[in-house]
Amino acid sequence: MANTPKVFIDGEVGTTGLQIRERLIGRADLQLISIDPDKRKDPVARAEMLNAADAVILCLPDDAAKEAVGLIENPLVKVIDASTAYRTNADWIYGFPELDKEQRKKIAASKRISNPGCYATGAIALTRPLVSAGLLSSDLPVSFNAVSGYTGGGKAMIAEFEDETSPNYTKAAYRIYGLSLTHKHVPEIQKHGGLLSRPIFTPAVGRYAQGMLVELPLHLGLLEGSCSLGDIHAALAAHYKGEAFVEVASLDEAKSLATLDPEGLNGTNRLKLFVFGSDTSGQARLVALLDNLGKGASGAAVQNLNLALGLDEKAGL
Ligand SMILES: NC(=O)C1=CN([C@@H]2O[C@H](COP(=O)(O)OP(=O)(O)OC[C@H]3O[C@@H](n4cnc5c(N)ncnc54)[C@H](OP(=O)(O)O)[C@@H]3O)[C@@H](O)[C@H]2O)C=CC1
Ligand SMILES: CC(=O)N[C@@H](CCC(=O)OP(=O)(O)O)C(=O)O
Repeated sequence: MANTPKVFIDGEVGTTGLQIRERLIGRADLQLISIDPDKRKDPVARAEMLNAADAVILCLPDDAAKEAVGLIENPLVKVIDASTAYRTNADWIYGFPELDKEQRKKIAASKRISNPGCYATGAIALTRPLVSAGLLSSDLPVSFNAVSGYTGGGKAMIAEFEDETSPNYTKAAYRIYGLSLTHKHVPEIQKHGGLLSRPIFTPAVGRYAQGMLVELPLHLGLLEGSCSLGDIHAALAAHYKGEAFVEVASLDEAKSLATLDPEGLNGTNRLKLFVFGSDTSGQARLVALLDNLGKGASGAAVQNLNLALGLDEKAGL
């Protein structure tokens, strides 16, 4: 234990931080170091922890994440940031190991890793392989629709849905948002999805805690060549072949389903992709299913931590 790497979670008692802690606690290949709870927002105490660790995971709002990065003076510290702050910053490596053949190696070699947004994980997972395979032209305008459980909005949104004394308490069963089409995940979806044209993103949140669906509807006639559902499926299946956490449902499985439950992968670091639709109608409905707090946040952060520290990528997951 004495020589195992030290890991500090800044924001350990937040929604994402707590779930990361659960995945790390009890592991023999690393040691968690924690801040005195009374000093968890004290920059001096945080700086001490941030510089004493081999790796830190930032589970903070964007401003506090930037502040934390500024407090790090030890050049050896590896940072995994769960916030939006650095996801399109060229000096940071995007923490989606399954992005392409090189990404896993880049994460393992990097000291600055930005953990993807939950919706972005699903959207990029569907898009990038199709752009790389030449089926989806990078300048084709596309739209993503999505629904998330309310834990996606952290402690504040959990209170909105669960705490009747909260000033923003809501009884809404389902609500759409991001109405100005400026959701914070759009830039990372565009950049890492390989898209030249800014995508439209239409998110929604439902009255359930956790789990999400991200959809990419496509007109087959707008894709390159005479593209079929089988071609789309083959490109996705080839891209993710051998991946432990990303699975592409067979066309037969997709055909057998009449509905899809956003809570289907809760508690896991898995991401499952589906190709629905019909060649006859010339329309496809691609869907990514994931846990917003699993592969969409805490699971992905642990996967990136494992890679960055040279540990078993699947440990704790
Ligand atoms: N929830 C999700 O599904 C996902 C979240 N993320 C990202 O992860 C990050 C954390 O989100 P989430 O866990 O949901 O948010 P929460 O609001 O649940 O947790 C954030 C935590 O950070 C603490 N905090 C705020 N400011 C400071 C500070 N200056 N110093 C130390 N601690 C501070 C908060 O303290 P206090 O308890 O006092 O409020 C809180 O405990 C965000 O950037 C979010 O965008 C990424 C992907 C998915
Ligand atoms: C339901 C809900 O509100 N979800 C959050 C996104 C959660 C996520 O991925 O987080 P970050 O990009 O903040 O890291 C939102 O739309 O702002």
